Formats: sequence, C-alpha cells, structure tokens
Amino acid sequence: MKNASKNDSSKKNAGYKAAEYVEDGMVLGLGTGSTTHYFIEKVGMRMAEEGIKVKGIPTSFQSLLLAKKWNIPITTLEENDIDLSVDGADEVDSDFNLIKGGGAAHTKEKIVDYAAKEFIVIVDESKVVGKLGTFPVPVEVIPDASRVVIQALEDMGAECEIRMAQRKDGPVITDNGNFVIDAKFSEIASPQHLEIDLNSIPGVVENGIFTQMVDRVIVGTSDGTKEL
Ligand SMILES: O=C[C@H](O)[C@H](O)[C@H](O)COP(=O)(O)O
Repeated sequence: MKNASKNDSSKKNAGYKAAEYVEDGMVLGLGTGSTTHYFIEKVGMRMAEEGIKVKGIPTSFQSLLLAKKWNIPITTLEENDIDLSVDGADEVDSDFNLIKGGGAAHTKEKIVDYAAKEFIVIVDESKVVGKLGTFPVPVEVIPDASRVVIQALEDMGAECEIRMAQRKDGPVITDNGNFVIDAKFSEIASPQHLEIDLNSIPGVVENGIFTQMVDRVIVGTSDGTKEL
C-alpha cells in the first residue's frame, strides 16, 4: 500500500514546514507514516536546538517510537487536550476530505486528530485528488466480524480485500488487535455520508474517511511547500 521513499524530499518539506506551527508548551497529536516522520523529526530538532518544550500524543506504536527517539515526552488524552495535531494522508480532495489508514493507524489517528484544537495535514502532491476513491478505504474490523462486514461492504458496492501482512503469514494486525479490510468503491459520491455509513456496520471499529475536520493542508513539493 505504501509509497514510502518515492517522494521523500516533498514529504520532508511538508513535515518540516508543519513543525513551524509548533509553539513552546504545546501538546501535539503525532500522526503516523512516512510524511509525519519528518514532522516528528523536526519537532525533536527544534526542542534540542531552540529549547522549546512540547508533549506528544502518538497515534501508533510507530509514532511512539519516533517520539522517544527524538526525546519528545509522551502524554495521553486522559491527561491533556491537544493544541495541534499533524498527520499525513493517502488522499486529500479540494474540500479537505481525506482517506487515511494506508499504514493501518487510522483509528487512533481519527481519535487524536478529531480531538485537536487545530489539525494540519501534510502530503506530497501525489496525494492531492479531485475526488476521493482511487485509494481503497481502509476499514478496521473486529476479526470475528470480517466475513459479515465484507458482505455488507460488497452490498454497498465495494470490492474488498483483507489486508495481508508482509514478513508475517496472515492478515495485518492493527495496534488495536484488529484486521483491516481495504474497500474499493467505484465512486465516493459523498465522503461525509460514506464515513457515517461504514461506521454503522456492526463489527466496524473505524474507517479511514476523515471529513469536516482539517484546518490546513500543506503540500510538499520538490523545492518547497504550498497550501491548498
Ligand atoms: O495509517 C496510516 C496513516 O493514515 C498515514 O498517515 C497515511 O497512510 C499516510 O502515510 P504516508 O505519509 O506514509 O504516505
């Protein structure tokens, strides 16, 4: 699913630009993925070089490890509100609707990103689309419900695959112990409605459509950034 190294300088430009929005004392939502990697890196560098102090709420085990690497103190939603969350996306449209979950982290990401006072999305140009839906919608599902959820998704017109692990036999297991079904819809007419409809299938934990929550989209290019 991932397109990790291809657009690295664009991802770095986007991640580093987002780190300019971080202020001393902020609690940050730390998204997941190869673009957010650069945001976390730059926040860590600013802490070391400028002496700013922040705390982070990771959205995955991957972002927890990265935060630890850069000495960003970890906190939780129990203890703190989030000032700013920064996260990547697999697709973003002109209304700032997103598909996320290419790294199977969308459930925690949605909790953290929705809870933030400000949410910035960082992408390279390949993620900007006219209409969502080329990228299949990741749907996290309780393992026992997989078959019936696939049936319900197919009834809604999707082609479905349980996401398979690499270097492990069998399905990807999320940080929450669940499976991910990648659901390819031929058309997503209304992201808002689909986001709600998918979550009303019993057994679905969360889906990767994010709507009505993004404040700013920073697009990294090979020589800088632009905003949508
Ligand atoms: O589950 C993973 C996340 O939603 C990522 O933020 C998304 O897949 C984008 O990742 P990347 O920046 O690696 O393309």
